[in-house]
Amino acid sequence: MATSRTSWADVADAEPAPPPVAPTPTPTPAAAPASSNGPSRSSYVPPHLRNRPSSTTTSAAPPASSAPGLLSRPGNAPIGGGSFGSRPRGGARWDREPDPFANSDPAPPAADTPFEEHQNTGINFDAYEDIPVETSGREVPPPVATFAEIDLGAALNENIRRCKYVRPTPVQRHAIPISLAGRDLMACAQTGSGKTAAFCFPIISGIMRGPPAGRPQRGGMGMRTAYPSALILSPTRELSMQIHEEARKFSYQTGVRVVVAYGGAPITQQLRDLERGVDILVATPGRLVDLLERARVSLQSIRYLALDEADRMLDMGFEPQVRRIVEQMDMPPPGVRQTMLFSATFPKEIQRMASDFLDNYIFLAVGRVGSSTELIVQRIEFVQEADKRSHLMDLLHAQRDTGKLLQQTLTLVFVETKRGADSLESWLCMNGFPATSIHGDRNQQEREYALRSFKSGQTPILVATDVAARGLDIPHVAHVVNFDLPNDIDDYVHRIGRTGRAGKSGLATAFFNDNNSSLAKSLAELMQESNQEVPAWLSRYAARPSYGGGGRNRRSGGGSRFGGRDFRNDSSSFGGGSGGGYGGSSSNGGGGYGGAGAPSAWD
Ligand SMILES: Nc1ncnc2c1ncn2[C@@H]1O[C@H](COP(=O)(O)OP(=O)(O)OP(=O)(O)O)[C@@H](O)[C@H]1O
Repeated sequence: MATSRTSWADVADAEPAPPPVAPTPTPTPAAAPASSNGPSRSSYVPPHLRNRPSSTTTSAAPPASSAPGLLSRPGNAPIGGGSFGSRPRGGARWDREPDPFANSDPAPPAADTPFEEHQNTGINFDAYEDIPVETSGREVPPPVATFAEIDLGAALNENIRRCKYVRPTPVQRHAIPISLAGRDLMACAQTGSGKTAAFCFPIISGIMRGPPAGRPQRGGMGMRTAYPSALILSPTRELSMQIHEEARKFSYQTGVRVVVAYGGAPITQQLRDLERGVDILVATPGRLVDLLERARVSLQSIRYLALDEADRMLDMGFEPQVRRIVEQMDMPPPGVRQTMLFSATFPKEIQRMASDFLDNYIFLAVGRVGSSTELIVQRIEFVQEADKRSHLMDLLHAQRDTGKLLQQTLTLVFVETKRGADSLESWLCMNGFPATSIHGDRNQQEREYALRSFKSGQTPILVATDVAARGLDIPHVAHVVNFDLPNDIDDYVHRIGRTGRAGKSGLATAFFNDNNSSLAKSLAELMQESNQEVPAWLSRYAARPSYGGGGRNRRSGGGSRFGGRDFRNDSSSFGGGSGGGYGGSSSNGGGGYGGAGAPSAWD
């Protein structure tokens, strides 16, 4: 794969004299542009005006994609069109844009410098180089090898450099050109492989070059309605917050404004943020429905819809809410808006459902659908229920003895129930291991505090239900312990994916006993696929005919292990009706997500 120009930074250095930019060390808020005649706090300036310099140099800038009309299909511009990438920076920017480099969070020092936090030097990204990639669909745009091959725009390129992203990860190489070409996409790539940027970059770039978003308008009772151009939905509050933080970094000084709305937090601040204008709205479904019902958000200007953790968003827990948002409100239909679905797992049954939201889409699989990365060493230990605590204690003592339970090496312990999380947290603390917990019965403040305390290393052990299983990108998680295994192999894949991210290695230990026997077969298969050593006793469990086919085991009923990734290529998928794509239709029987009442945890 190596070429003479593998690094974005190399190429960037060779680019013809870019306009001067703020030095990489973050400008202080005071140094950020603050032209005295800039927009006032409440006046919304759409991106195309915010970025426009006072001179006429970019008057020809909007390329082919900028067809008139809000609902024109976005992103038909050729890759590397040139005009946009050289758009001069400066001019009327979003003057009051908070600086994502600066510390606005009273969190511990580790969280202070968002761009420094992840040293994404790309050192270990070679680990992803050999992953097989499969695409299907009509006229798939070719992948790129470097960021320089894609015309994302100068300001976004600058932010990519600030993030220290040297070159695109495999999913980014394929997904970004597909999305920039205006195509709908269903993308499946391993945990920690950079999917967030893969959907954020094309959205930000498209908004920068596209028609302006609607200005918030006064509706009934003098209230303003916001008209975002892009909607990113995710299943948990914490994940929405994280996507918002990432998107803010990527869109810094692009003129694109990102707002987040999630449940459990006061709505008033979120309403104020929306009133100031929004291009990209990141939201959890529950809070978004609330905003739509209050007519504080309209989806009629949506040009981009992204579902992160798309399979989770379309399983039984969320599907009705998501369908309501996407199909029953005022969002433009497929074919008019552009839709991107991303996850590390994509059961065929969910793919089939998801296809309702898509038009002429491309299916992209980086690695086997639902596989876990080889960067994670997986260990399965046979531990009876009654022995789990003492076994965990042994593990933690061993880690402590080898210096691996320090501030910078965090351990995430997954349990099945909220009560179980509370009780294990107390027990660990009583036994001298600083721990905290996150689950759906804790209020939002407590959840955020727990996460901050864990991230900072103040409490290097976090006990969690599945509310923390998906998407969270916490640096330095060295060990994931499945104290209680989930019922669903896909949940296992997401949980262990909290370690071994961005090319770094990680360790995942699971406690297995007879209660988990229905998972044996898929667990053994998954481990084999990711070149892990499968204990002989687990293989014996997996071989028992009564184990492995039941429960919520998506793999076992799903046909060939290596084929049929895109359900459209699976002849049986067009017969309709069976619904048996993965051994039982229920993907959310309740237990896997922290028990009954899960919506409070998820929305
Ligand atoms: N091109 C890149 N170069 C270096 N680091 C990158 C690049 N793209 C993303 N990253 C980093 O990789 C980490 C994982 O990215 P991200 O959270 O988007 O993964 P993901 O695929 O969405 O994972 P999950 O499936 O768990 O949600 C992040 O810390 C991100 O900053």
